[in-house]
Amino acid sequence: MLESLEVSLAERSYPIHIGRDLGTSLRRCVAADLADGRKLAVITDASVAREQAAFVEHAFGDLPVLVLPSGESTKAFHHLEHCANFLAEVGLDRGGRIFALGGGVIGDLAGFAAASFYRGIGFYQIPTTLLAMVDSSVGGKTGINLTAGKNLVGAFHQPLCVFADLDTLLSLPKREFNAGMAEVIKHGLLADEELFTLLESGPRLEASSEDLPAIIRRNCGIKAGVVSADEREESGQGGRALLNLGHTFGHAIEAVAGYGTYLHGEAIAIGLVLACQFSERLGNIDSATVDRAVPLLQKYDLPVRLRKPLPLDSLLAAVRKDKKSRAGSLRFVALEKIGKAVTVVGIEPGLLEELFVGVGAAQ
Ligand SMILES: NC(=O)c1ccc[n+]([C@@H]2O[C@H](COP(=O)([O-])OP(=O)(O)OC[C@H]3O[C@@H](n4cnc5c(N)ncnc54)[C@H](O)[C@@H]3O)[C@@H](O)[C@H]2O)c1
Ligand SMILES: O=C(O)C(=O)C[C@@H](O)[C@H](O)[C@H](O)COP(=O)(O)O
Ligand SMILES: [Zn+2]
Repeated sequence: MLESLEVSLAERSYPIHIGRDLGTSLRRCVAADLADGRKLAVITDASVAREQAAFVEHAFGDLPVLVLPSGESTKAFHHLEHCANFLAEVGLDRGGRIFALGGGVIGDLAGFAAASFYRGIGFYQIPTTLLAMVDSSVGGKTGINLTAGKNLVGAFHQPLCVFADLDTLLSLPKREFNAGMAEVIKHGLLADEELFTLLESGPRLEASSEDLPAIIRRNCGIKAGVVSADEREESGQGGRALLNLGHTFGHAIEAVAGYGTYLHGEAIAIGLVLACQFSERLGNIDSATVDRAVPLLQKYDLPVRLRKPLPLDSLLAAVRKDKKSRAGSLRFVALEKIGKAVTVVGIEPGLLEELFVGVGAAQ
């Protein structure tokens, strides 16, 4: 084990273990649960089951495994039903526990299955993408998408523990690794100027980079701190909503383009550009700051404008479904400077349209 840190949430506190060869630790965790008489099951996807077959065998032995299709379209009602039927068939009861093994899609879906099966059972997050290690496995947001918008149905349900095994990243496609870097850059922008500067000046990170464990740890620390202070995004100002920097725009792009067209991190990259431009229009940051964010995203081959035009009306309709809205007013996350974000209520008429058209939306 390289390192452990804690998400502090009173009786729901849990550790995040970051290391290599965590299969052995997981095996111990499985053995302890089985010795307690618990029924256990693994939920994963086809690419993870194929690429990490040896890890699955080593960590989970004979446990029942549900293998779902890979990709964003799996975060849907029919797959939630699929998970619930599987859990019932393999005989999990209220003491049962799920191992969510995969990226954010599996973490969010299996986490929601855990939140709802028998009105709530325990689950472990075993993130196997960079994005899941630095973001989705921590904090307890679980859920699925609707055609109308991302993550519109779900629950807050914290995992019992997170096991992030860096070795699993070695089989992750580069495009997926880079998508995870969008959330890393987001964390730098909203909470950690030094991280942002390190990313700018350092070599391009990859799965085997020596610096990667420290970067993952730093990101988990940022997320754990925000979540510990505002678990359910209830703070009127700031709080957990700040982790949504770029997401009001990015989620709209994902839904309108069709889930999976843009990877989540890719849509968020465009969303971050829009959030920076929005912040500039508010007078919070200057154009030189926007001009630092764009090349950092491009360093990881992330898109900074739409690949093909999307209809503006549909993007605006999707933005109106954003869960941060209150009393009919949209709430955005903006930058005050690199390393500090704030929430802003409302938007000047016409500005949203102008910003979307600026990244290639079709009027
Ligand atoms: N709950 C949260 O707080 C939170 C935070 C950020 C993102 N999310 C959600 O996470 C999702 C995106 O997660 P993601 O980017 O991890 O996508 P993902 O789960 O779809 O995984 C990306 C792809 O990589 C494959 N893969 C995963 N691990 C692999 C490995 N080790 N080797 C080879 N292939 C592997 C998967 O099969 C998939 O095809 C989105 O739905 C997003 O909304 C949730
Ligand atoms: O954990 C959070 O809070 C986040 O906002 C992290 C985001 O990166 C993530 O994409 C999350 O799923 C967005 O949640 P939502 O509440 O906007 O659906
Ligand atoms: Zn995100």
